Amino acid sequence: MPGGRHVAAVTDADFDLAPGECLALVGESGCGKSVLASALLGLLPGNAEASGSALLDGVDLLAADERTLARTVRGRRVGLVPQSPAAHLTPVRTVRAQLEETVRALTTVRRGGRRAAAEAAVRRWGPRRRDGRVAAEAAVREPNFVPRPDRPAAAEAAAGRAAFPLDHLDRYPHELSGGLAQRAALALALVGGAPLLLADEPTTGLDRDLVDRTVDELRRHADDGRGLLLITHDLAAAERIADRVAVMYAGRIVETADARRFFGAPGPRHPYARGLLDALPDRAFTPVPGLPPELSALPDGCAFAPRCDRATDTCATRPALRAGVACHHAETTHA
Ligand SMILES: Nc1ncnc2c1ncn2[C@@H]1O[C@H](COP(=O)(O)OP(=O)(O)OP(=O)(O)O)[C@@H](O)[C@H]1O
Ligand code: NI
Repeated sequence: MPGGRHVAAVTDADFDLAPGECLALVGESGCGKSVLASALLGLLPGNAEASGSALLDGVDLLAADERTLARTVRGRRVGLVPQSPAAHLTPVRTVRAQLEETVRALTTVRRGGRRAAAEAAVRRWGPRRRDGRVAAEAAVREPNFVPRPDRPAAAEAAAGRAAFPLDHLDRYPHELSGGLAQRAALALALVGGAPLLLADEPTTGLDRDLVDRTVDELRRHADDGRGLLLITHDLAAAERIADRVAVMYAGRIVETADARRFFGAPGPRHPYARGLLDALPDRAFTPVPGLPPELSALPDGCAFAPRCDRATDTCATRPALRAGVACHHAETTHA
């Protein structure tokens, strides 16, 4: 930043995500969730510094050069539902044009690749693949398989999965509501069938039933054997589909937990995570008092201590993430 100031947007983020699994990343506004997602796609702003590694199928996303990211990672290995979809849609193209272009870009088949892709599709969906509807379905899920004339079908199938109304496909982004833009972005992210999907607030601005429908579709993406990192403020949505939860506070992951234990019994172990759940209207409806620290002036010790009713002198040293929790006074698991 100007004047040599540093913002520690994300620090020591350490987690893994298995195929078929959904990890929900939660935490209050500004804690670093979107920066973490951007880092995985090589989309950090030019002044950002990133270190460490992020391995996906043996490729280190943090070390990959721009060419590798553009040709093999974005959209192909990692799909993104961006946080502000309206800003990511191309304003001068209709949703249909953008979807079809994406299908085209992602389904350029290398020599000899089409046959292998078709065989893979048959293995997965059976020989009925020549049936139009099944082909469209296969096209969406198995990008290398899309036959040319079926690209429009693939675009429509992706729109359908994202609950985007087909009669709005010929609209321009400025003609869409926030919720429709959100669903258009989801359709674009699903179309490549990437093994890892990053969904950054994919349900903002949607009504409850659409939220459920959207996250269920995301869950299906994971159930097909892909990884899903769901960034969300919507803890009910996280509870509905996540296998595990990671709680971020002031740029750090302070707790990772099994979703069922986190939302049910015994509940979260970190005082901040307990506070997040207590703030829910259908729980205690009590907000966590105070505000998170400035990321440009983080304390040496536990960043949550100033807001924590359990804080003691030991909190002046920073707690390491051990056995899934970074707190000197965490709840024990066998409570
Ligand atoms: N280009 C940038 N320059 C300086 N600081 C930035 C930049 N981008 C993000 N930050 C800072 O990094 C921190 C993390 O931002 P990030 O967008 O990841 O938060 P978030 O958890 O996604 O929040 P929200 O839930 O509101 O989307 C914020 O304090 C933000 O101000
Ligand atoms: Ni964000």
